[in-house]
Formats: sequence, C-alpha cells, structure tokens
Amino acid sequence: MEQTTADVCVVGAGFAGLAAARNLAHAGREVIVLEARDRVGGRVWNREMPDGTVVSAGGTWLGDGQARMFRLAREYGLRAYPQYDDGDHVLRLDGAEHRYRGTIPKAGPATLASLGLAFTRLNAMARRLPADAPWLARNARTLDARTLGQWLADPLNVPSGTAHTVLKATMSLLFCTDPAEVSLLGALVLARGGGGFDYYTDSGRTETHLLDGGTPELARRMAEGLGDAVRLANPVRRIVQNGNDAEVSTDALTVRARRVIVAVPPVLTGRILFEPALPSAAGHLRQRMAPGSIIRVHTAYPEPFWRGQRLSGQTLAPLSAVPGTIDQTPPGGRPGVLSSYAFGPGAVRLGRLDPKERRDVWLQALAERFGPEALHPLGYLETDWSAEAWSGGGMIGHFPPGALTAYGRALREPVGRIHWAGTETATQMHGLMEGAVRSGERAAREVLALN
Ligand SMILES: Cc1cc2nc3c(=O)[nH]c(=O)nc-3n(C[C@H](O)[C@H](O)[C@H](O)COP(=O)(O)OP(=O)(O)OC[C@H]3O[C@@H](n4cnc5c(N)ncnc54)[C@H](O)[C@@H]3O)c2cc1C
Repeated sequence: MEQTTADVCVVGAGFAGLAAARNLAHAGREVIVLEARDRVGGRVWNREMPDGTVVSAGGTWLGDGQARMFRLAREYGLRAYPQYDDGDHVLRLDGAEHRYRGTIPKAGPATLASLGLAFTRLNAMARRLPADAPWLARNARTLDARTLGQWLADPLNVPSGTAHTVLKATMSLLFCTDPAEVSLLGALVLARGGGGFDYYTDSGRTETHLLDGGTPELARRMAEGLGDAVRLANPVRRIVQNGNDAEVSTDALTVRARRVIVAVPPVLTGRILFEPALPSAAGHLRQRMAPGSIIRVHTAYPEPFWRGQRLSGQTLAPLSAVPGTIDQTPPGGRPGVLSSYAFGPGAVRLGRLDPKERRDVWLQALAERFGPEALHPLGYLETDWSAEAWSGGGMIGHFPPGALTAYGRALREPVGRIHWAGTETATQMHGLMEGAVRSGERAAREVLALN
C-alpha cells in the first residue's frame, strides 16, 4: 500500500473537485485528487460513436450565468460555439404538432396562460427563499411536506390539463424523475439558484453554447494542469479522522492530509466508510439525495437533414417514449448529430427492454418527429447514466420531501476536517456545471480560511 501526504485531499475529479484542487494549488497548497474512474470529468464524458464521431454524453451546454465555465474554457484554450437555433422547435401534444420559435410554444391561449401562471407562482415562492438556508424560510415545513407533483396537479396552480402535461414533462426532464418524488421546497432551491424556473426550462438561456472538443476536454485540461496530483482509478473506500489529520484510503493508496474535500455525488458518499461515522444529519441527508434516471442517445446521420425541413432539432413530446431531442451537430456541420433523451420512469421502462427492442422504439420515436430518415442513422450510441457506477444516475441528486427541513443544515457544514463540494451543494447554478465549479471554489475558500 502506497502512503503519501498532502495539505488537502480532494475526493472526486468532476468539475467541483477539479475547481477546488486548482484553486488550492494556485494558493500554494499541496493537493492530491483521488478519482474512482479511469478518467476525469464525472458527469461530463466524451464518447466515441461507432462512426468515429466524438460526442459529449453528459453535461454539454453552457448558457447565461455560466460565467466561470466560459472563463475556464477561455483560459484553457477551448472555443465556445453557439448552439444551432435556426428553424422551428416542435411541441407534440395530443397528436398535434406545434411548431414555434423562441421560448413560447404555440399551444393555445388557455395552455399558455396556465403555464405563465404556474411559472409566476413558482418563481415568486423561489425568490422568497433564503439562498443559503432555504430550510429557514417561514413556510419551509409546508413547502417541504408537499411534492412538486402535488403542486402541479392542483388545478388552482395549473388550471389547464395540457399545461399540466407540459409542465410535468419539463420537470421530469429537469429532475430526471417523477415530480411526485421531489419536494416542492427542494425544487424551489434549484429554481432559486438560477433566478427562476423559466431559466432552467428555457433552452434559449441554458443551452446557448457548446465547447469545441466538449466540456470533458475542459476537465481533462484542468486535470492536466494539476499533473501527478490527480490519481485515477482510485475509488476512496475509507476516511478516518483523528486529532491532527485525516487518512483517506483507496485499495492502493493512503493519503494523510490536514483537510479533505469530498466532491462526489451526495448519495455516493454512502459507499465511503467514515470513521468516526458522519453525524446523523450529514449521513441521512446524503442517503436521501438520490439522482434520477436518464438515458441519452446520440444518433449520427450523413448531415443534419432536419435543418432542411426548417427544424431546429429541438423537440418536446411529453407523451412519447423519447420526450426530448436537440441538435448536437459538431461545428463543421457533419455528421448531423441528434441528442435525444428519456427521463425518470420512462427511462427505467426503456432500460428494461433488450437493446434491439429499445433501439427500435427509440428510432421510431425520432421518426415520428423527423420522418423516416431518422430510422437509419450511421451511428447510434446509448448512455444510461444509471448504469454508471460512479454516478448512480443523473442529471442531479434531488431533495425528497422532508429532507431539507430535517437535515438541510448539513448540506455544506464541514464535519471536522471534511468539507463538501459538488453541484448539489451550490446555491447558484445548482445542478449545472457552473454550480459544480462554484461549489469547488467555495470549498477551497473554506479550507484556505482555516490553514
Ligand atoms: C446527461 C446529463 C446532461 C447534463 N447536461 C448539462 C448541461 O447541458 N449543462 C450543465 O451545466 N450541466 C449539465 N449536466 C449536469 C452537470 O454535468 C453536473 O452538474 C456536473 O458535471 C457535476 O459535477 P460534480 O463535480 O459536482 O460531480 P461529478 O461530475 O459527478 O463528479 C464527481 C466525481 O467523483 C467521482 N467519485 C464518486 N465516488 C468516488 C469515490 N468513492 N472515490 C473517488 N471518486 C469518486 C466520480 O467518478 C466523479 O468523477 C448534465 C448531467 C448529465 C448526467
């Protein structure tokens, strides 16, 4: 067993861990980053399709408010290019196809009024939350006892049935789970950090740019800058705290450090043995913050043929097996790449099919929107984030009812020498790559303030 020492040991080399390590190294601290996978990036991942096209299969788009991500991309020499946005988006509802541009679907005045009312009410509730301590809001218990699904199902909040269908699909997309599993208070925490739900649900604000080479290339370059400090294929099994330092152990290595930053998806802290055990709130909170299910499929075609039909490639079909699609064609324009998604219970159902059957269902769903050309891709690549052992699902861990008011204080509160990072701990841009970077920087500041 190799033994080594560092000022700070960072667990996890996603954007949160890398941002923390980078800032600590800049401040002159000796850092070691232990990463379970044989690659860095965590929930960002570049994968090669059968035709050789490389696609970003996890966190991909930057948008308004992702200033740190844009800055890091510039610093590490990566160009941001705009998302293809010409042509019509499509909303498929009740067997009808509504083409629209911009953010507001043409879905009838009652539906639109209902959507507007719901967003106004949700945003007003979100704005009233204290960003750092939503569990202290005056009505926190009431909000936390209710699910997002219950709130959406109340006709006083969402009078139109069609609007309910759209909102339920949109929220399932955001949390990758049925809104019945998400605390209303927890959902508002996400909204609060982006300035409102309309930010997270407006691709014209959240998905404005991609990085040439992909966001995983940015993570790779950040890790390269840290040199030998990043130790891949080293899942942390145990963290022992004693009087003077902490001992962080993998199967092959023990790092003795004065401080530890744990930057793994919250629920995966349950795989680490803490000695002494974590205080009950810290453990219980993380056990409850499970991620949802998301299957993402990339299909490559000789060219982005939908653009010829004056379609942007962006579609929402709440009742389809594959509710969402977006154009992810590389900047050169060839091949044409569509990224499509199944979320929550829909993704779980599709995951049960055998691969051939799932591919057939998937391509058929694309053909309903884009025509028969969609049935014959050059390449087809599935990424099921639930099958990723070191993510356990995606896109983010959510708060179930009761968790925030009972244990929320433990979200960022250090436990002895252990500090917490990860996008789920971010107060701003929570759930996004920007939130991950911000959380890593915050954890680094905590450590620097102490030593
Ligand atoms: C399909 C998908 C699409 C997304 N789309 C977008 C998008 O377009 N824009 C956007 O901004 N965000 C998007 N996101 C969210 C974004 O990817 C995440 O918010 C962000 O990458 C999380 O970073 P993190 O560092 O907090 O966690 P992670 O990236 O999960 O990093 C945690 C790291 O810890 C490692 N780890 C886990 N356990 C251990 C252990 N015991 N020992 C050592 N290492 C361990 C993991 O391997 C991982 O590398 C998307 C996510 C997914 C899954």
